[in-house]
Amino acid sequence: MSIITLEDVTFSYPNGFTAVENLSLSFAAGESVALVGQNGAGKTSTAKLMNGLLRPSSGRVLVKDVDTASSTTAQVSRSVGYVFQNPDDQIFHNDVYGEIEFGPKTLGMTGSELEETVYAAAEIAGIAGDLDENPYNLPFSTRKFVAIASTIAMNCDAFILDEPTAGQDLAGMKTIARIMQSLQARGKTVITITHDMQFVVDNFERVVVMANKRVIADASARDVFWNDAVLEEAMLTQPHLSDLARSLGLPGSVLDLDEFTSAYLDTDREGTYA
Ligand SMILES: Nc1ncnc2c1ncn2[C@@H]1O[C@H](COP(=O)(O)OP(=O)(O)OP(=O)(O)O)[C@@H](O)[C@H]1O
Repeated sequence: MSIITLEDVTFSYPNGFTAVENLSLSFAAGESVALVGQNGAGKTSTAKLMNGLLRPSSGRVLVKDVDTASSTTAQVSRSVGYVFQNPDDQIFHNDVYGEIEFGPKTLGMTGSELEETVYAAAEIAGIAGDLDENPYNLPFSTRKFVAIASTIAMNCDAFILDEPTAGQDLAGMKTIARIMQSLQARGKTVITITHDMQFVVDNFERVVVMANKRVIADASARDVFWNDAVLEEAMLTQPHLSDLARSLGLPGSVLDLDEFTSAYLDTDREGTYA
């Protein structure tokens, strides 16, 4: 079942600037998808179209088969949660608990159900120990997890994470990967915008590439990162191991360490590097 469908969507901002053109995409329940592309390609605009913050200038965006043009932003965002690129655009409470509680509370949740929802969301986002903190006393990277937790608490069908990897260290990256897996295991659709290509290779089967307002590829990580025309048009670089494998002339289309090692050893056995 498709949770979000974009049908030939074009969107122009009020100043007349067209940010996305003729987008057609579909995201199924339980899918985890990376959305990548150069700065200004139109990724954030696409995300905002998918959760009703923006409406298409032409074409249609369907969320669970309902046209967002005939729904309020509040209705759409109950199904599609969007975690802003900058958590400071999202956070407005002076304690983490209150921030996470706000969304489900506005949906009418109360009492122990509300409390359990807050704790569960904080647990998934790895910030259960920070519930009494003022978000602005926490580092930027942790504030991102506060924003993620407050969106998780809405129990949407789909979540869009806008550059969650920016500003994260290795531990933070692992937490994001774990959050995405946890959401997917609950049958949620997760769409993640990121500039970290190794993170993409390590975590996603499906990769949507945008360049110059359009989708130029919607394929597996291997097909994207070994397609020179796509990489060039989207100004993307190969992940480091793929790049190294290419420089060494290793066979196949290497993506990860296991593949690199086996390609290297195979080549070595043939005597190329002996
Ligand atoms: N409110 C706005 N009014 C006019 N133009 C805008 C507005 N917001 C974004 N844009 C323009 O739309 C284009 C697409 O922006 P968008 O943020 O969707 O790209 P992006 O792929 O998410 O980029 P980044 O990776 O830098 O976040 C950019 O050229 C941007 O300057």
